[in-house]
Formats: sequence, C-alpha cells, structure tokens
Amino acid sequence: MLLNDNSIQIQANKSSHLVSIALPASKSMANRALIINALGGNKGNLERLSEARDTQTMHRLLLLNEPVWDVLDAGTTMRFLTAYAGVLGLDKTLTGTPRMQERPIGILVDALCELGANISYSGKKGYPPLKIGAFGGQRTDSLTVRGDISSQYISALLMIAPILPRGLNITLEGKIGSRPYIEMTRKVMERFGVRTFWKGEDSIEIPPQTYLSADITIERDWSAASYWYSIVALGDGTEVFLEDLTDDSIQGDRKMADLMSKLGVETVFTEKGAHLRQISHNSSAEIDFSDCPDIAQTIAVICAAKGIRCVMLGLESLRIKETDRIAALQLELAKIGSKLTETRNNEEWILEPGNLTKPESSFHTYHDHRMAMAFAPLAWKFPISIEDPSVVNKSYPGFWDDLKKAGAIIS
Ligand SMILES: O=C(O)C1=C[C@@H](OP(=O)(O)O)[C@@H](O)[C@H](O)C1
Ligand SMILES: C=C(OP(=O)(O)O)C(=O)O
Repeated sequence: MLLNDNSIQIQANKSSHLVSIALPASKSMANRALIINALGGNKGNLERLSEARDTQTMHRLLLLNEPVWDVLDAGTTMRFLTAYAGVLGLDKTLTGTPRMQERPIGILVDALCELGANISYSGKKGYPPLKIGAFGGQRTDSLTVRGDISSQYISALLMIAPILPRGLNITLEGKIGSRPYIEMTRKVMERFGVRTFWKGEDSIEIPPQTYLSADITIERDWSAASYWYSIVALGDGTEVFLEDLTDDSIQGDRKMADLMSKLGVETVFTEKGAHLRQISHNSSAEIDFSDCPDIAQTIAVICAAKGIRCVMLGLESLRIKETDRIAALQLELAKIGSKLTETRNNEEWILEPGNLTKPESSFHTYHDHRMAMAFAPLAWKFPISIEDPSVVNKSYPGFWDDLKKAGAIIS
C-alpha cells in the first residue's frame, strides 16, 4: 500500500476469525548484528534483516562511502554509528531529523572523547549533528557512564570495546534503564565469538577480542507483536497466530506475553510461533516499564479501552524518544476519556480509564510510529482515523497491510 496521505480511516471487521501474521524482524537485534558484523569485516551472514527503515538506514550508511551520514529518526543508528565512526576515526558528519537533533547524545560523546575519539558538535552542545574525525589512540581502559538516560549509549560502547587494544571496563552510574537491551547487546556480541563479563551489578568488563564470522537469523520483533496483543485484547473474537515468534527471545519486550496474561490475552507457544487468544482480565494493574519502555504506549491504550486502572512506573525515558511520549499519550488518551497523571515526580503515573461512550476518533501521531500502532487497535472498538500513517515505516512498514489481513477496512 502506498502511504502518502495525511490520514487513514480504519474500521475493523468484528467477526470471529484466526489470522496468521509474519511480523517484521527486530530492528534492535538487526542493528546490533549489522554494526558487529561490520566491526568484524563483514564476514558473517545475516538472515531476515529487518525491513524496518531504521535497519535499512543502518545497512545503507555502513556501505555508503560519503562524508554525511543522515540517520533520519533512528536512535540506535545514531548512537551505534557515533561509536563506530568515533573509534574507527572515520571522517563523518552524523545528522538526523529535527527531532533527532533534540535527542541527547552528550553522555556517549563524552565517553568516546575520553576514550580517544575526536567528536565535536556542529549545532547545540550535547545533541546531533556531530562531526567525527581521526581517533587519537586509546587513552583509558575504564569509563563511568550514566545508565539512567539511554541504554543505547552503553550498547554502543560495549560493541566497540573489544576492538580497543586495551579492552574496556564500563561502570554504570545511577538507575539502569532498558537493561534487557544491554543484555541483548551482550548476547549478539557472544554470537560473534566475543565475551563480556558483569563484575557485580553495575560494571562490565570487555577484554580485547576479535569478532568472528557468524550466521545469524534476526528474531521476529516482540515490540511489533505488542500491537497484535492489543488487537486480540480489544477485538472480541479475533485470534492471532504470530509466525516464528519465539518464547526464548533475547528481546526484553518478550515480557508482553506475561503482562498480557493478566490484561486479557493468553499466549500458547508452538514450534511455529505464538497463538494469541482473548481471556478474562484483571480490573487494575501496576507495571514497571523500566525494562520495556517501548510497550508502554500499547499497554496504556489497552488499559484505557478495557477499563483497567494502571499504575505506570519507569516511564522517564519516554520523554526523549521519537516524541515526548508521555505528553503525547496524555493528549490522545484524553480523547477516549482516560487520564494519565504524574503522581510522584518523574516516577509514577496513574492511568484512569474513562468510558468509551463518546470518544473522539481522530488520533495524532507526533512523528512516532508507536503512537500510530498503539492507537490503531481502537478500530476494533469504533471507527477511527490515524494521522500520518507512513510513520510506521520506522519499525513495521507492513503494519497497515497486516491490519487488512486481520479484517480492517482502511481507506
Ligand atoms: O537498544 C535498543 O535497541 C533500544 C533501546 C531502548 O532505548 P533506551 O535505551 O534509550 O531506553 C528502546 O527504547 C529503543 O527502541 C531500542
Ligand atoms: C525509541 C525507539 O527507537 P530509537 O530510540 O532507536 O529511535 C522505538 O523504536 O520506540
């Protein structure tokens, strides 16, 4: 489907049926595999690379011998390429969308410069665009980095660490958010023959090592799966089979299956994938999203639409993603009568569901793929319209076509 319109109308067919969906591959896993494979001389074989724009951009830029790398709106691509170009001493300007230029990167740049990289800011200090130059040789083998802003800085440092002559010791300071993404990085590194070691709770040692060649199949995306849990939860009678989605995933968003067992969806894993079916749900929930920030929007909409009061914790990082996701949720949830209120300064938010009797039906997406996909399942409750549908291309370009397979009429 060509997606150039400013908005689409969606009306769901509510008859009971089973739909089988091939989710896109995980852009997080794919972007790690691409960087690591490049650091190892591109000897590995990566199967099922994600069609997500973030991954396509990473792939293209790594092959592109040009002075300017434009990552568009891809956070991992920006952070991972900064570390990659920084330690390889590539002469590059790294830039991105206006929003990317508001997403902080100072913690990573400071760490890389301490290590010996030559990186300066072309615009505002602490933010892209960045100008990268020659690597001045390794100046230290230990760094202390804040863990409470973005785990992507830590993943970026982890991946370049083994190629440093003296290796690296990274000590993390403060609360560590998105920890499963750090573990995903360690696991993908391990598939390429490189070992890293936790020294206590907050310190990781990476001895100097060589990345080996590896054949890797990228896992299906658990963050993308979350929208199908929502469709099953809201679409009484719709059952979904998610092909090749695995129980023993390296993705933290695998947690969706456990959370949804209390919020109205049962998961049965088979050799071929995951079967989702609606079950009864609790009337309230308390969920900490520190480990899985990308499914917060999906769950907020599910709770709002099913009348579940939800205490939401660990949402701090949402303010610096593709948009300020807390502000965006507050505005859009209000249209369906729900209130999201901050109760403890930056620590706890309460979602009070309203009733869906007179909902507004037109939703803004704020350049954020997850706003579009989190609100789309509401079409299984009432006809809706979603602004800027092509925003989904960042992680899930086939989303609207898959929705049609599930009986949605999209115009
Ligand atoms: O490393 C990754 O692949 C990601 C880490 C998370 O970001 P933060 O670490 O900034 O929370 C997540 O929100 C993002 O979608 C992908
Ligand atoms: C936050 C996200 O991505 P990134 O930070 O890589 O832009 C996301 O996909 O939800």
